[in-house]
Amino acid sequence: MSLTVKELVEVAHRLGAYGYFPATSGNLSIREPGDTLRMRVSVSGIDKARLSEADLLFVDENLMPYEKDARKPSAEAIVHVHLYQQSDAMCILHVHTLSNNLIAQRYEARGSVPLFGNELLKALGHWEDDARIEVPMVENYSDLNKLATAVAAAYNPEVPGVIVKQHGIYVVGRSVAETLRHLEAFEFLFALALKRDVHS
Ligand SMILES: CSCCC(=O)C(=O)COP(=O)(O)O
Ligand SMILES: [Zn+2]
Repeated sequence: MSLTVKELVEVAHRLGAYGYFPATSGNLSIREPGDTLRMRVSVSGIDKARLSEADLLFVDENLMPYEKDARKPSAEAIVHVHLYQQSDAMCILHVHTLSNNLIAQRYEARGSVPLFGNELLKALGHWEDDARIEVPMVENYSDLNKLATAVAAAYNPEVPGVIVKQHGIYVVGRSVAETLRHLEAFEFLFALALKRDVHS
């Protein structure tokens, strides 16, 4: 097993232990190095908390398998393709959590989620004093091509994630470890903002 694939499998187990993959939701991928867009993406419909290396299918940008497998790649693999085309990401993690759903609801009218006033903004690449970012949000289109286009269009290179309302978040990074750091920071900051709102 390559180091990166092993890392991705370990991350899946860690996120599963956090309860971030309820009811078989969520998906994960890594991009293969090189100019051609090829990725390893999770099989659709399985419990990602129990992901194994064999559950990471080899697909190209047209979602065609380049290693034979009868199983289907994630229904949302097209979102991964569009995000890879729009960014310098090498890994994408998608999770449905209580915090990312509640914060999306809280800021639905605003159309983005403001994050500010906490040290963990540094884990998202924002080291400036008084750092403040807006996490973009898109509608939860059932047409997955439309969803993929909307997520890629909303992506801001300064903010490594895009929220899908009533659904979850896509998080990107240039390595598995960086993507995990981004995801953990987002989820911490969402939980903090929700509690801060309740008590303010
Ligand atoms: C049962 S969750 C609904 C589909 C979804 O949003 C998701 O993240 C999982 O889809 P996949 O095809 O990757 O299993
Ligand atoms: Zn999903």
